[in-house]
Amino acid sequence: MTILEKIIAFKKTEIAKIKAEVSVKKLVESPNFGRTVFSLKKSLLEVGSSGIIAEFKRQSPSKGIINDTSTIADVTNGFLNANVAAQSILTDTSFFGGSMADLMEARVINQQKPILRKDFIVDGFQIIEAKAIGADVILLIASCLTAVELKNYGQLAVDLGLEVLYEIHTQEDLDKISDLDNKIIGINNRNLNTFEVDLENSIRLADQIPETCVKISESGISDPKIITGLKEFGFQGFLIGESFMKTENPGEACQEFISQLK
Ligand SMILES: O=P(O)(O)OC[C@@H](O)[C@@H](O)c1c[nH]c2ccccc12
Repeated sequence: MTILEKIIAFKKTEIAKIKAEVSVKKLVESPNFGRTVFSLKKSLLEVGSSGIIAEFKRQSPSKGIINDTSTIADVTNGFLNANVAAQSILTDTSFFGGSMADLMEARVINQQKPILRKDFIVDGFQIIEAKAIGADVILLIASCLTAVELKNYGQLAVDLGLEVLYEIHTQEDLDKISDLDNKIIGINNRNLNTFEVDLENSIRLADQIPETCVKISESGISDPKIITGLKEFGFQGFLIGESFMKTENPGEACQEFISQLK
């Protein structure tokens, strides 16, 4: 079993348990269900947008502990002060040390920029949950889902007023997404099975994505110069976690990074 298969299998069991305890009705009654969501697309395309989606990431299967001292409140305030285009928050507990409570806490502070729920979505229930905890955007990882699931979960998110970031790593992943036009596509530079990072991956696949899409490059970005290069290939969004989180003050590191962007 690859690590990704392990994560997916674990998720499915976990969700079955949660579904037995929490009703959809209860989720729909949450105050966040009525809020107006912030558009990631809009935030990335705004004139003067930094394009940076900064991620709160305590740990990962590939790196182990990245940061176990910074608080969600400090980091959220820091990222907002740095003028990020959006925040990404890992809500997976077992592999990434995050939680839904982290996202809810960030939402209370962040009343201005979109929040991406970063998790492995394998069930529609998690999309309703995302709305209930105050997320604006969900992640659908193409390699974890079938073409039909991608379509159905994408539709469910849109019906709930959420945006979708479709994550791909290969051409095969991209081919699974129907009606590509106007979608938000993230190219992950990290292979989720081997954890190998290759920034060229974004560049290789960029051409295959229609102009009408918003293109995001994800993972392994550690230098503002990389952003300049990726912009040449039409990228408008850049997802960065570790590079900020591994420092003592992720908000400050993010601010320093953004101040160096041209
Ligand atoms: O920490 P990095 O290398 O800057 O990467 C951030 C983000 O792209 C990465 O955490 C990520 C991309 N896709 C994912 C899917 C699940 C969990 C995590 C991820």
